Amino acid sequence: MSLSSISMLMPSVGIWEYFDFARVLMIKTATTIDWTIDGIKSFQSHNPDLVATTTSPHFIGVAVAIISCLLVSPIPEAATIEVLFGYGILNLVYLGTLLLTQVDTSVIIEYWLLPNLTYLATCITLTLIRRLFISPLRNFPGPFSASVSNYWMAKELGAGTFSRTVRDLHRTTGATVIRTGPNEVSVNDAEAVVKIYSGKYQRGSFYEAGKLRGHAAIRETRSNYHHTIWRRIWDKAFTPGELKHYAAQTENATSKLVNSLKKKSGEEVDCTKIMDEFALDLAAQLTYGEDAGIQDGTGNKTFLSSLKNYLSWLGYHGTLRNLSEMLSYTRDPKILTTYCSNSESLLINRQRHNPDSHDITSHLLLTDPESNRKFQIPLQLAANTNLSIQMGTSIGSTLSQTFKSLSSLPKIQQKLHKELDSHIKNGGDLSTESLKNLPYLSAVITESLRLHNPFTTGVHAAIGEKGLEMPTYRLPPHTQVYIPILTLMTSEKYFSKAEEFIPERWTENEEMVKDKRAYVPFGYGVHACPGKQLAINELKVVVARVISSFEVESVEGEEVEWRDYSMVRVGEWKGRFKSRK
Ligand code: HEM
Repeated sequence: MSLSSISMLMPSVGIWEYFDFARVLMIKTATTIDWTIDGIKSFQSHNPDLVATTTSPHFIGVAVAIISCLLVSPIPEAATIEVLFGYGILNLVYLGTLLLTQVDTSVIIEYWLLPNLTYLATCITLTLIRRLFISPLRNFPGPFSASVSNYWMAKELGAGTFSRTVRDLHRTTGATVIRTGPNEVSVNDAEAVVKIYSGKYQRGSFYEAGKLRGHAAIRETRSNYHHTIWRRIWDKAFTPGELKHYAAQTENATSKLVNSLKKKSGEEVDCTKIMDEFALDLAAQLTYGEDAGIQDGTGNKTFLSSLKNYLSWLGYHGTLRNLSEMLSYTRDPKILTTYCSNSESLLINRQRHNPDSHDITSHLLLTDPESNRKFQIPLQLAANTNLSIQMGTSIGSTLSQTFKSLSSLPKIQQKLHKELDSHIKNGGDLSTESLKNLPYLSAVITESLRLHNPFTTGVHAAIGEKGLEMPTYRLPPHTQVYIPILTLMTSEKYFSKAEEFIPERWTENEEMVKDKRAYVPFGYGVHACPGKQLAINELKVVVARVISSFEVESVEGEEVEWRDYSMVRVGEWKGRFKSRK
């Protein structure tokens, strides 16, 4: 029975009389479908070769691939899992239909396997064509492999060479914008800092991999709603009153460090190890009210290495978003669980034995009065306390590199000695409060944070719906973007003799800072570091107390090797802390 004859069965009396228009429309539609089917049949009989081609496995594969690429490519950050799920379901339905027709295995291979292979090959080809020839980012310079795949960036981050490679690319090409991924650019432009990170900007997809056991900490969350609430909770941990409390703990820890260095006065020591271990113990003390026992050997020896390994792993997987999205459905890798268990055992200890400890965690346990919300789930709290450990430990690399710089710059050491000696002579002491207004010490720390910043890669953001219009370039909507901190803060465009450690640029030689907007050691905007003042206080106390007690000498070489694995990791450097007479 043809479709038009079915439509004729529609009642032509009663209520349908009042809907004559609908009836006529249905008849017309049915007739059109009828004609179309007849047309296809007639076309098939007149063009058997063409029909054979269009129903061939390869044609089906290519056609479905083109349709799916057209559907998926306009979606910014299409979720891999959803795409794979859709692909899997369609495939299963198709395979099920083939199996139901009880055809031979050879037919199944021909009509299921071949279209799939053609489909995948076509998708890959179309994606490459889009990334290379159609993407609006195609005109920005950058490594060829970076424009076709994120693997380039992951490889650089995994090797810890990313920020230096990006800096070299900006320098050799002279370009402000470099393409470092199929949809990712690095922008070395002080003017763009305000534009990219203003208001409640969208965080980059890079942070998705930073979720610990499925839970984002404040830095990793891409939800502005959560961030606003969590940031209010975090900010309460860094009020002036709280900073005074942490100052006392920092001073105690530094006195212990100075005493232990005195015992080794003049001996060759591994400075990086000393500073890293000190920083981790202090971070644990401030976060959990108890140090991690790394310096005195009572704590877990693997803690520091597990943190470093985790951060390298994170850099690699953060870039391969699709991979990390899929990994989140599997068991947590050992590298992650080892780090988490080390940090979380301190959290558990704190909750069991010292729940009233006055530390950063005590604030993270509180409810935000405005929203009446708090870190609900233990794993959410743990993700945030783990972040506090990571961020706190970051001062280790800055300290280590600063002492390395000072060891080869005796004049700067002498100037510091002079300022500190006269400060003490005039009744000052080496407490956080008393060190606040020493201009040369402040300049040394400011310069250290420029040249030896622990976060060299840059903060990842996603450009909004309207794109970003700058005088000399335009970034299209949804581009993943970051300001490369190392490149920016060591750019001759913004700082004279940018690679040199010159604290005077922050005192009498102000002209050596050409554009202050390029100085962003603590980030910019709503996600900027809430621990900034704490970090500066820590750095000042440690540098002042160590330099006031010792002359720092390097045993060998000018340069100390460092790598950036989400956070800078400094290679071993041997030095001497010689007690001053
Ligand atoms: C030299 C030391 C430090 C430097 C250079 C530094 C730098 C930064 C930077 C650049 C960011 C922004 C990251 C981003 O947007 O992705 C940040 C965020 C953050 N920092 Fe620090 N930081 C330091 C020390 C600390 C310390 C000691 C703490 C306290 C435990 C801390 C807590 C945080 C937190 C919680 C965030 C996330 C803020 C948010 O997403 O709203 N930082 N830090």
